[in-house]
Amino acid sequence: MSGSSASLQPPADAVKPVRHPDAPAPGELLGAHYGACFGCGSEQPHGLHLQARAGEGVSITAEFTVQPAHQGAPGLAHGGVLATALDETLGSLNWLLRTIAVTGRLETDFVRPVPVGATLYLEAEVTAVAGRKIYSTATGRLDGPDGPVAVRADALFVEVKVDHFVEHGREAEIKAAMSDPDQTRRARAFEVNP
Ligand SMILES: CCCCCCCCCC(=O)SCCNC(=O)CCNC(=O)[C@H](O)C(C)(C)COP(=O)(O)OP(=O)(O)OC[C@H]1O[C@@H](n2cnc3c(N)ncnc32)[C@H](O)[C@@H]1OP(=O)(O)O
Repeated sequence: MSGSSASLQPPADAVKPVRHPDAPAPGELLGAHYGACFGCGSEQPHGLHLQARAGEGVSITAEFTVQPAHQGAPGLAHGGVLATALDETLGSLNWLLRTIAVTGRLETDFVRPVPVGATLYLEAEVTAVAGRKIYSTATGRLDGPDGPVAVRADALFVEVKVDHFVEHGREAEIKAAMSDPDQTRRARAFEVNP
């Protein structure tokens, strides 16, 4: 069964997403937006270490290999971890728009069990934008980019200002991220679409 809820259907005045002129070229690895991110950061020993690449238009591909630390049932990935992989891939799309946005809603279909050791091949695209609302969709496949669908998701991201993180985040982590020597990571966290 699938079909997302009404709040994930773009309104009539929604427009097509526009890839930012400075978006990374198709095929380029995005790298982590934050070293301590559970989805993509290299500093999280049990994180997903998800690797995302820019695609054509406003699309992303990503890979995530399920580790023993990601189990729910014996030998199988935890559903929340799979949702994280989808969320992280969808969140990466915003870098192609050069918009800072956070997940407002994420609806996930779990179609097939995903074993430990399996690599999930994810693809995601922005389908529409309406004001601050960014509509997107993602799938995760097994056995290769054209393999059977194991998970899929529809999402609504909401554009926020950098103040969102300053107001709600912890000061120490905010300061560390703001002084990250990696200019691209700093920009991904704190630059808005001009
Ligand atoms: C910097 C790089 C970051 C990359 C991160 C990648 C990691 C993956 C992404 C994440 O996991 S982000 C972390 C998880 N998400 C959050 O912590 C967000 C927590 N929620 C909030 O902070 C606020 O609820 C939110 C910013 C999403 C919205 O609050 P606002 O006060 O800014 O907006 P508002 O409530 O006025 O809603 C704006 C529009 O979005 C709609 N909306 C908001 N939340 C919604 C929702 N949950 N479902 C449906 N629609 C929603 C809302 O109806 C409205 O539509 P209209 O403009 O048509 O009236």
